[in-house]
Amino acid sequence: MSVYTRVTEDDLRHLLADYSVGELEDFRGISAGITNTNYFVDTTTGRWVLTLFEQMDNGSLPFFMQLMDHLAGHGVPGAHPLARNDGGFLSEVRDRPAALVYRLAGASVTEPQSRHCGSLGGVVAEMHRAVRSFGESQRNPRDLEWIAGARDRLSDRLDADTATLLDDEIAYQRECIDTVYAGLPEAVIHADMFRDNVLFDDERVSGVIDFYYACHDYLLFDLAVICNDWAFNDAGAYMPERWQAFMNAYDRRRALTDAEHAAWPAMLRAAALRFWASRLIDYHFPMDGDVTHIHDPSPFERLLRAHRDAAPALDGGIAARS
Ligand SMILES: Nc1ncnc2c1ncn2[C@@H]1O[C@H](COP(=O)(O)OP(=O)(O)O)[C@@H](O)[C@H]1O
Ligand SMILES: N[C@@H](CCOP(=O)(O)O)C(=O)O
Repeated sequence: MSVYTRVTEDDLRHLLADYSVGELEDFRGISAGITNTNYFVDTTTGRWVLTLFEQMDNGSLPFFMQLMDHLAGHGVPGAHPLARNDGGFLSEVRDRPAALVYRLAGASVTEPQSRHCGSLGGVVAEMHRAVRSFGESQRNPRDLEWIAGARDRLSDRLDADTATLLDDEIAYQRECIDTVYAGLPEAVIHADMFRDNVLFDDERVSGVIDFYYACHDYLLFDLAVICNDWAFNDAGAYMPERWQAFMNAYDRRRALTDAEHAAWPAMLRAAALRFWASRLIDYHFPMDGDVTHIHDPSPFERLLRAHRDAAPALDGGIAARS
């Protein structure tokens, strides 16, 4: 999207009275994004992003706020929430929970170069280290059980070939949990670090945004999400130099285990499956909104099929199918 909920000047003046950010100067809806309503808000003291949470389990919101605050406190560049005058991070706008976060400089890149990927690798490794001291946790809201439920919801929308692929991959991923994924390092991960969720200023990461799928899962899953989006184009062509640059920077700060290397082809498939399933749901069951932006599911179907034939190795080469 996406602006699902229209916010007025009056709404904002009322909201800003609870923060020490001066007076409202300007605001506008942000068309990018899928899940939440976002507005850029400028005040006399700074620039902010207002997010209205549209479809979230509200019980998770304090977790996201604490995570963003924790990472910012550990020097990981990212969106972090602004505290209200009463010390809390959450407000309410138009009956939705809402948060003001610092607006980061820079812009996302659609065609990342090796230098962008290297900078990102360093930041993701720092993030994976900083979460070791983060005490909160929540399960992945888009885990395999969610995917299996999505597949059931989609039953009468899918052709037989597509349904078979989904069923087969779900079954394979179930088997992996107690086999290839056993013992992989886990912690709180971002879980949605696509190119549009990372801003760059002069080829260096200025900040990571959109922590609203953050959850406890395999660190390797974060890397697989990144590899699928950053190192493959929509036609499915692999750009190994991007991934090598990422891994060179990442591995220097957190060396990957043998088990992670072995699990990599399966994890790339898991990440492709997760976003294929959620995009299919968004495509077949779109939410209402003023400006909506739906992602095409088909690149992830292609990627999943390609990974099932031959997935790239964690260090950037091409390995035979596992
Ligand atoms: N803290 C921020 N600083 C700068 N821009 C931001 C910030 N947060 C969000 N944005 C902008 O808003 C867009 C949508 O935000 P995002 O969090 O991805 O929404 P959604 O949760 O709906 O996907 C981003 O692509 C970016 O352009
Ligand atoms: N990155 C996902 C979309 C996740 O939703 P969003 O609200 O974070 O944009 C994808 O590309 O499918």
